[in-house]
Amino acid sequence: MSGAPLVVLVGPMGVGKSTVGQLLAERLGVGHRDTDEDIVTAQGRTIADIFVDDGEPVFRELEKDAVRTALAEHDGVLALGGGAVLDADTRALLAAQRVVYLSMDVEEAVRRTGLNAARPLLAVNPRKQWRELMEARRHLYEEVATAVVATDGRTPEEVTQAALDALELKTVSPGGQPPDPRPEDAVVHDVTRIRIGGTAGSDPYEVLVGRQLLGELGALIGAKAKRVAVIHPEALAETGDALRADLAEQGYEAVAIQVPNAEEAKTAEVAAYCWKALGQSGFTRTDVIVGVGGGASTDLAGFVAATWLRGVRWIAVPTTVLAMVDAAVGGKTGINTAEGKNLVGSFHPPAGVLCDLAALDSLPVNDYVSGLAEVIKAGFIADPAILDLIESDPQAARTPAGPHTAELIVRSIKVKAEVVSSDLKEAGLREILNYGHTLGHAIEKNERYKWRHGAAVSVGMHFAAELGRLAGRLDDATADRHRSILESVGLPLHYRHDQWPKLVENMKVDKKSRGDMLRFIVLDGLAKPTVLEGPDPAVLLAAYGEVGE
Ligand SMILES: NC(=O)c1ccc[n+]([C@@H]2O[C@H](COP(=O)([O-])OP(=O)(O)OC[C@H]3O[C@@H](n4cnc5c(N)ncnc54)[C@H](O)[C@@H]3O)[C@@H](O)[C@H]2O)c1
Ligand SMILES: O=C(O)C(=O)C[C@@H](O)[C@H](O)[C@H](O)COP(=O)(O)O
Repeated sequence: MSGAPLVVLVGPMGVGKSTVGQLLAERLGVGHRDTDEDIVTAQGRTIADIFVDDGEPVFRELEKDAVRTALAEHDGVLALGGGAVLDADTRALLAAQRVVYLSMDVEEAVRRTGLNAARPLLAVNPRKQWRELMEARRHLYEEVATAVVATDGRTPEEVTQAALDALELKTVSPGGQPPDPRPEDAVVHDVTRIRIGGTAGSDPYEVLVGRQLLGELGALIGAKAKRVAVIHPEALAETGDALRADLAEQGYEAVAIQVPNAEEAKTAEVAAYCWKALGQSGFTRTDVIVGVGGGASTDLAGFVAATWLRGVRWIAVPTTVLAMVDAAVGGKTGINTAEGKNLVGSFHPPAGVLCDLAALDSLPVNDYVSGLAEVIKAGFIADPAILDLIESDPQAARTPAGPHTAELIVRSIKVKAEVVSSDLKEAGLREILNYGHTLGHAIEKNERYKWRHGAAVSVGMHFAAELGRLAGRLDDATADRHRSILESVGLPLHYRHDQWPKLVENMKVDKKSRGDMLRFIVLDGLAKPTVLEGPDPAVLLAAYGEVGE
């Protein structure tokens, strides 16, 4: 391709240039290009590595060349790195271009990117550095911009539409012609794509959120696979079989492996049953597992994929809120043992995740609400806008028909994506995703896994909030907000007081424990997760005093 890009996107890191760029390209029927990706491909190193190895000036030179080349070669949508506008020559190159500056306010910027230690400029004291960066760069973005589009509180689709409106660009079909008139009953389905990984030694993959996504499965499975195993729970027998039939029509040798519903699937016996089915179907290293269902099914399917032949590709098709926002995303796979929750497992990221929102229509309300616990967790640890959306209408948040369903799911996935992209194997930062889980998992074990995961995590977050308050970390208002929001959607806050000694025993095998020391994720304030190590047993008991009934 040659000629000037149709649109150039600039703006701070984390503002969503790649996601909006992809969406804009789709809407305009043109290609998408990203100069950061060009640099990484040409150099064979991550941007973080270039910063560390060669320093920022060398990176800026590489970036200037990449921008010049892309402007000359590319005629679609072009996204530039966050600091590209710092270079005067690069700004001059942009003078004749149609440039959209995607803006966000400082608090939003801190919230979205402060977590990601992999971003080279923000590795130390992200909040302070963000403020300084934003102040220093805003006028440079404005200098090159043809249009400024604010992203705060908007979905990527809304930002895309605002950019099209601002530039008065008409969407066209891929052939360059205006789209054919649509039949009146045709429905346009927006798809949000969230990229994960690629910075911590794992292959990058995408989480797609939208409707009618199963058409994407064939492309994800790819041509190298001969066989596909669809692992699904009993509750989704029809879906599992329909998928198998569809894949067989596409030419794959497809088998459906039905497993028990919920936690009963997360056992060594069920994993062994799956291994047997794979063995009997002659499943090889180029073949692919598709895990369909709630988090229990995707945890099991991912674990089977991680262990079969020491690792085969797998694709997650989550069908519960909880699996979409959490379990199917991020590569933690595993099963339970008699001693505790998720004690055997592996980090084995999927090749892709398809979150088809239509699946949620058949989900029983209690399972739907259980998933909201992990959504609320994402709100407390990183994205308070999630809490605002739920609080604006808690009853609506309890159903897939609520006005914010897609946004809540997308925002929660983005929180997880940011974290696992920089710390896949839970060397540090990833522990924040365990907020509420130390006690939550202990309750699940105590209840022999008859409690829903989200319900147990809800009680666990209430406990973590009280612990944070008693440890002098968390302000009263934020601690109280835990109770009100969890209660407002129908999640439990309390558990049996007399079970405390057993819960303490169960918590000792939590994966965050070190030796005999219990460790908890607590909040230093809203969206400020931190680790509390070895709290005084008396403080723990006092916190449980607020939770026990
Ligand atoms: N790997 C991770 O990072 C991670 C993160 C969070 C939770 N988890 C795990 O996820 C599990 C909980 O997942 P969950 O809340 O999705 O529960 P689940 O998988 O137990 O599903 C709940 C129930 O709904 C059924 N179901 C699933 N989709 C349905 C649909 N669309 N319509 C009707 N029924 C449907 C299931 O068969 C099951 O009976 C726990 O085991 C938890 O440990 C893992
Ligand atoms: O992805 C993570 O990391 C999490 O901790 C997410 C949790 O919500 C999830 O329940 C996870 O399965 C817990 O992992 P574990 O390591 O505590 O078993």
